[in-house]
Amino acid sequence: MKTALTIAGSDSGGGAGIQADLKTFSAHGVFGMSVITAVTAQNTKEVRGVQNIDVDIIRQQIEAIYDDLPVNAVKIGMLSSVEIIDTVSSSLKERKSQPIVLDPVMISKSGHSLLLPNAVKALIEKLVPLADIITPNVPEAEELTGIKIQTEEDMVTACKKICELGAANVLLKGGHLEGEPHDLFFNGENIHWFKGKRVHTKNTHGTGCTLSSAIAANLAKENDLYTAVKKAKQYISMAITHSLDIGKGHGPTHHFYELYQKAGYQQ
Ligand SMILES: Nc1ncnc2c1ncn2[C@@H]1O[C@H](COP(=O)(O)OP(=O)(O)OP(=O)(O)O)[C@@H](O)[C@H]1O
Ligand SMILES: Cc1ncc(CO)c(N)n1
Repeated sequence: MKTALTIAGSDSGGGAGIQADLKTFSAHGVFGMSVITAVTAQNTKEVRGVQNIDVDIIRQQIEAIYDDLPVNAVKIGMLSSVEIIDTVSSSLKERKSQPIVLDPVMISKSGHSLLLPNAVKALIEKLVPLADIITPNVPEAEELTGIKIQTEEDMVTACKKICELGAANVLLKGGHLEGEPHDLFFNGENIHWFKGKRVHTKNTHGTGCTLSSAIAANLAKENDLYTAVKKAKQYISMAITHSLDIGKGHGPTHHFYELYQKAGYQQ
């Protein structure tokens, strides 16, 4: 069985973060492992509190996994401070052989900051060069590049700038723009639009986490990057189509394996 590791924050509400990642791995038939970087007190409406995990125990979690278990792909999510970014970057650098998907989590759907403002520079310098692909949403790409993104042309300009920052590949998610949710993939040379159809729902908590962990799961299963992204886009479209109307805020995406099999999702 293939394996994937998520290095991310815990969402007590179960819709985003580590919880969404592990559910996504399972739905893909991939064995999931986790390094928890922060615990959030969170539900579908709000983030009430954040406790960062001590960097020593973050390093120990990474070492405990790599000293014993195979890791076929890594997904990185919420890393909120410069110290945590440094720790994850240096630990992974010693071990890197498998593909890394970097979701540069900055703000929750409910509007809570999940990355300290002074940590953006560390993220660019220490994590972007390690990653095989980075998956910002529109506000995150604006923060990384300083470019205001309002149109698909702006998305192309921002993607090119993110590659200039050292990213090998970029998937810029268009979900935050008006109209259909088209995502832009740029490999440093060519652009490709992964087109979506907007599902009119408020239940989109954890969509970014789900998409990036679906890419990691598909990479773990030895798909090439383009195919992994294509399948992940198919997966997130389905996970949003069947998202759950639970909680009073943004409900979570849906991850049940049987549902995807019925819908014909090709793993
Ligand atoms: N309403 C929608 N219908 C269909 N696809 C959507 C919708 N909203 C977002 N998407 C798609 O879902 C994926 C995740 O994009 P999104 O921009 O929502 O991520 P995000 O903002 O990082 O999510 P979060 O921070 O809540 O985890 C992208 O492929 C995007 O195009
Ligand atoms: C722990 C965590 N990671 C990521 C997100 C992004 O939505 C979130 N809301 N919570």
